[in-house]
Amino acid sequence: SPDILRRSANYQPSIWNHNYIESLRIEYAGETCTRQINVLKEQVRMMLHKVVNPLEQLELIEILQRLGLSYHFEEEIKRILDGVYNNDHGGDTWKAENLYATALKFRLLRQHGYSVSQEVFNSFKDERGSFKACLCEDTKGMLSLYEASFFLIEGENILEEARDFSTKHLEEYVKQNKEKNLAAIVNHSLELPLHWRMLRLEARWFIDIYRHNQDVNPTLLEFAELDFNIVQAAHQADLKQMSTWWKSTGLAENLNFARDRLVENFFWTVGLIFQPQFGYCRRMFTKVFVLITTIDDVYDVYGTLDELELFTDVVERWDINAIDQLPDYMKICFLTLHKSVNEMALDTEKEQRFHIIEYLKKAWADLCRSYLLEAKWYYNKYTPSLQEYIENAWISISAPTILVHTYFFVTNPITKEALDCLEEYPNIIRWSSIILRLADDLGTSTYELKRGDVPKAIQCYMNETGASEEDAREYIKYLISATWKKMNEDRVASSPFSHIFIEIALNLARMAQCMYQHGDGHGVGNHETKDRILSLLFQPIP
Ligand SMILES: CC1(C)[C@@H]2CC[C@@]1(C)[C@@H](OP(=O)([O-])OP(=O)([O-])[O-])C2
Ligand SMILES: [Mg+2]
Ligand SMILES: [Mg+2]
Ligand SMILES: [Mg+2]
Ligand SMILES: [Mg+2]
Ligand SMILES: [Mg+2]
Repeated sequence: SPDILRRSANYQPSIWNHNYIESLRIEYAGETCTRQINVLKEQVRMMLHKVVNPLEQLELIEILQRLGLSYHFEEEIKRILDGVYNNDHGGDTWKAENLYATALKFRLLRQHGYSVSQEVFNSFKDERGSFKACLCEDTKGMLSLYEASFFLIEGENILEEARDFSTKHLEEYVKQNKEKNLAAIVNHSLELPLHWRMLRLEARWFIDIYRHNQDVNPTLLEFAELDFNIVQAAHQADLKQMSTWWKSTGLAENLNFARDRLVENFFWTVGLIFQPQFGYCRRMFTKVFVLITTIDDVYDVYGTLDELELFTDVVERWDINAIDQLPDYMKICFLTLHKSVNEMALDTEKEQRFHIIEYLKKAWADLCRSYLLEAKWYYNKYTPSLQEYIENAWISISAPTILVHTYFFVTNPITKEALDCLEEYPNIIRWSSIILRLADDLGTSTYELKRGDVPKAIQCYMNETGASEEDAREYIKYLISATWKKMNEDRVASSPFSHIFIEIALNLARMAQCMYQHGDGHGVGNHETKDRILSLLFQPIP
């Protein structure tokens, strides 16, 4: 109805052309590539079998991880780390090593779920209990300590000190800028620690660093470059399919107030799971992400409160016979959602004879209810306390919806135990959601508030405490850091969920910090996101 004044986010059209995507020639696929990569893979497997010195073993694992190759060698890596862990049970060899080696070992063991105490760093403290000042000359050791410190859990004050101590001295080092290359590597880590980084982006960046390494191993470099291109080719195949699907839905033109961000949404899915064999998962994720993006804009930008009440009711009922009351734009939106989600349920039905629609529609109903509450707060000009805001906003950021779908995309057999846990959203989902929400608010709230949206974490904190925006942003960053400690604890705790499910929950938090590292990388689409997408999805390594 024309008389309603509707907000507009003035989102620009997609910068990616569907025909360009459809015409993409996928080079790195087929027989020749497979043969080449298998030769290289076996050569590296031999390297893993032959290396005996514990530090060299750890350094090889570290290089493979940073080059994005470790997913080929999970067993070999586990065998080596079992050995390192069991040999050290006496704990005496920790003392002999330098800071670099101790921190590397600590980090890799913790990363892979072994329990190692923060006390191993006590041998680097002086009689007053502070880290020895002389350590700050050892930049490699400082960097290793810095990266290790991000595996801390709540209450580990030695690791807290380690993070502060190493950060201070590494920032000093960058300022002095003595050695260009190392300064660039240190600065990269200071921007975002390894533990928080989007895996594929990190691999692409490190391959270029490694190429200029003085003791580069040519086999590893060749393997890393070829494997990166083969993985990229698998992603391109997924992207082509989803671009064709997205065009067929007609949502972009029929709801042209909403973000048309198929490629950016696909980029999110690559951040969640990159391994080539998870193409189905990426393709289904893409549908979930574009539907969330569109429906989020229905609630945040375009819908009147009456319309939003109606839409929420229809999603809760999940009944296509209930849509007559909806305005046309909502009919198209709901029918697309209904069709897509029912098809996902049908896939699981066929594959596992398991009926999951109840779980999927509950995830969407929870999401829409949380959207509706925000819309009511907006229309009633209500600013909640930060706590009250987050209690709803960890749902409205859509992470629980994404992770409930994830469980069904990557799990066979589905278990009752996991389903019961899933219904009340386990901690791992909560921490990932809070990180995504807070990172999103840091990145998107400036634009959202300009066009009109519910007060976000920063504004709620400012309103509650009278803090400045700058201090509020610092506090939100502190909350992200604090939530990572909980994530670090729950990611290794026993759970009814598979390793890959936990990894995806972790990657969702990482992807959030990557996407919003330079402001709103998703909606507004800054050049960093464009450059990252070009290098990850469109440009093979020459
Ligand atoms: C993928 C997403 C994380 C999800 C859909 C698009 C997003 C980038 C974000 O969009 P945004 O409008 O910033 O969410 P919110 O602030 O309205 O909850 C919510
Ligand atoms: Mg549009
Ligand atoms: Mg929004
Ligand atoms: Mg929203
Ligand atoms: Mg936002
Ligand atoms: Mg080359």
